[in-house]
Parts: sequence; structure tokens; C-alpha cells
Amino acid sequence: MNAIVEVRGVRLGEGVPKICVSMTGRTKEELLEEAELLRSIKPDFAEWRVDFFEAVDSLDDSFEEILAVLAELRELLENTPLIFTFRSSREGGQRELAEDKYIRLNREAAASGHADMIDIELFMGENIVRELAAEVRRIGALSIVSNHDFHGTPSKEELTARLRLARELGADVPKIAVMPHNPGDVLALLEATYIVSSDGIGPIITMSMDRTGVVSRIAGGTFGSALTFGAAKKASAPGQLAVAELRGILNTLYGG
Ligand SMILES: O=C1C[C@@](O)(C(=O)O)C[C@@H](O)[C@@H]1O
Repeated sequence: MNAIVEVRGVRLGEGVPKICVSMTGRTKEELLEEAELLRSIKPDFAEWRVDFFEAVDSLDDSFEEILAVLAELRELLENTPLIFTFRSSREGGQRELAEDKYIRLNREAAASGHADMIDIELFMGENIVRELAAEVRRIGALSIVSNHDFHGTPSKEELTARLRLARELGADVPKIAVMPHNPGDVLALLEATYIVSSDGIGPIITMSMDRTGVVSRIAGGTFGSALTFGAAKKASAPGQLAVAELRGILNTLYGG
């Protein structure tokens, strides 16, 4: 595996940390509006948080409505790399999907060719993650294997182990987001980031949430996090800064 992951010409793991903005529309109209806004904001990456999309509740077996919206988003976003993410409730998302639907949804999103990266939750289970990550890659997309703790921050050792496990299971990019209760928790996240990024195997994405964790969203790159999430209209997680502000700070820290 290369130390750099390239998506539509954007090199993750090299230079200034990349900025990703999530689209959290509940309806197709809201999503298309968000995509229009992103055309002017021009983040390095866009993420569609599919769990916010109301039509998920009436999903039939074809996923037709989701795949149609995905195709429209792809077109509007032109060459901006697009991450497809269904975040389940137990990891801080809006909805839950039965395991078989979760697998098929992600597989079909990858097969559509409209999503560049597919977010797979680490805690779906090792076999599912391994198979899905391999399949996503076979189809020609990339995988982010993610874990989120909205209640606390595991120990540095546990954070390190989870990031490395994601990689072992085939993640192109391991990702972890955790909630700090004190500055020591942020330090644990940053130290784990430094340790795992020093493996030199490939990019990782980490963040500590909320006000206490903001420092990780702006300076995580110093410790080896390749991407940070910023907000356009609405934050998709606590602590995200507005893109313009984030971009200014990243330019100050890393040169633009
Ligand atoms: O995994 C992440 C990171 C995130 O939770 C954050 O804290 O910025 C935001 C989510 O939309 C994204 O999928």
C-alpha cells in the first residue's frame, strides 16, 4: 500500500491536510442545494451522510432513490471526491439499517461508480469489514474504515489498536472520531495519531470532537491526520469550524 492515497487527483496524506464537508440534507431538494453550495465553497472532499436522508426509512430492495440522488450529487460536484457514508445510530448517526441492507447499500453505492470512497464502520464486525473493503476496492473505489465514540475517548493504546485493526482489515484510510472529557483525552487522540501515522503505511483521519477537541481539527495534521471536517451550512458533528475559517488556519499552520 502506498503512503499516499490519491482520489481524483487529490493526494491524501501529502501537503496541507484536506478539508471535507458533509452534506446532511433530509430530502433530495436539500441535498441538491447543499451540493450547489459546495460548488462555490470548493472543499477538497465532500461527504454524503446518507443516514440523514429521509427516504432511507422507506427503502425498498433496489435502493433506486438513493442511487439516483447519488448520481445527481456526483454530477453537481464535478471532480470533487465524494465519500458515501451511512452512519448508524450507535456510532452517532441518525438511523440504523439491518446488517444485510447496510452491506448491500454500500456495495451498490461503490458499484454505481459515483462514490469515490465508501465509509465502512469498523464495528460492523471483522468479517463484514474485510469483505466489504475488498469488494469496494475490486469495484474500483476506496474504503474508509471508521469508528466513532460520541461518549468518550478510549485509551491511547486502544485508539492505536483500532486504527491499526482498520488497516489490517483492508482499509485504504482508517478513521476515528472520539469525544474528549478533558484535554488529556485530546492528547491521547493526537498521540495515537502520531504513532499510527508513523507506521508510514498510508493516510489516517482522526479527530477529537466538541470545543475541547477543536485543536485536533485544526492541528491534527501536525500529528499525522490527513483530513479534517469543516462545516458549510450545518456541522455534521460537534466542534467543526466553518470552512473559510478552517482554511485560513490550515494555511497559517501548513502553508496554502
Ligand atoms: O466520521 C466523520 C467525522 C465526523 O464525525 C466529525 O467529527 O467531523 C463527521 C462525520 O460526518 C464523518 O463521517
